[in-house]
Amino acid sequence: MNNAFNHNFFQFIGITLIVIFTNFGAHAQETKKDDILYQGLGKTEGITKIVNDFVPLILADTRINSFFAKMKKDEFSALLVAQFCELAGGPCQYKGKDMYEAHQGMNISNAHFNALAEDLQIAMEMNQIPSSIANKLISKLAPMQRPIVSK
Ligand code: HEM
Repeated sequence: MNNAFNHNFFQFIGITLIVIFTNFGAHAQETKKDDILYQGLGKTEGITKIVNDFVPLILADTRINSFFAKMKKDEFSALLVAQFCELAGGPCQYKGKDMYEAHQGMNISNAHFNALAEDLQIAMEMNQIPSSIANKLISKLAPMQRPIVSK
């Protein structure tokens, strides 16, 4: 009786520990996996360089630059850095407007959206970001197309 109790008890503890450690493992892996994009972009420093190339590309792009006539370059750049850093799994917090609110009433089309995404891709190429990493950031931005595009 006592032996049976001990056996069951230790079996229970054993299984509980396996469950706990398996979860820890999965979680650690998840965190590491998410962080790969942040690392691949060169952390906050690398993301800042990309944004510093991206914004002038937007301003030179006649397909979309009219939207940005009144833009405050430094504030916009800082918001983009925080947003990309957070999306990439980095230790940042984006505190700007949500994407619907930020672009409401601007009449942005899919063509405009694709033009901006193309400029970001060029900025990443300029910073020697491997295409596998670049594509991951672009795919994180893809769900924003719906709240941003209104035309
Ligand atoms: C994935 C695509 C995009 C992302 C991640 C993005 C991100 C942002 C962010 C973070 C802001 C700042 C929000 C705030 O002020 O709190 C912003 C503002 C803005 N976005 Fe976008 N945007 C995208 C697409 C576009 C497109 C396609 C256009 C137009 C062609 C556009 C035009 C603007 C303009 C004009 C502002 C206001 C800038 C200012 O006055 O400071 N955005 N966007």
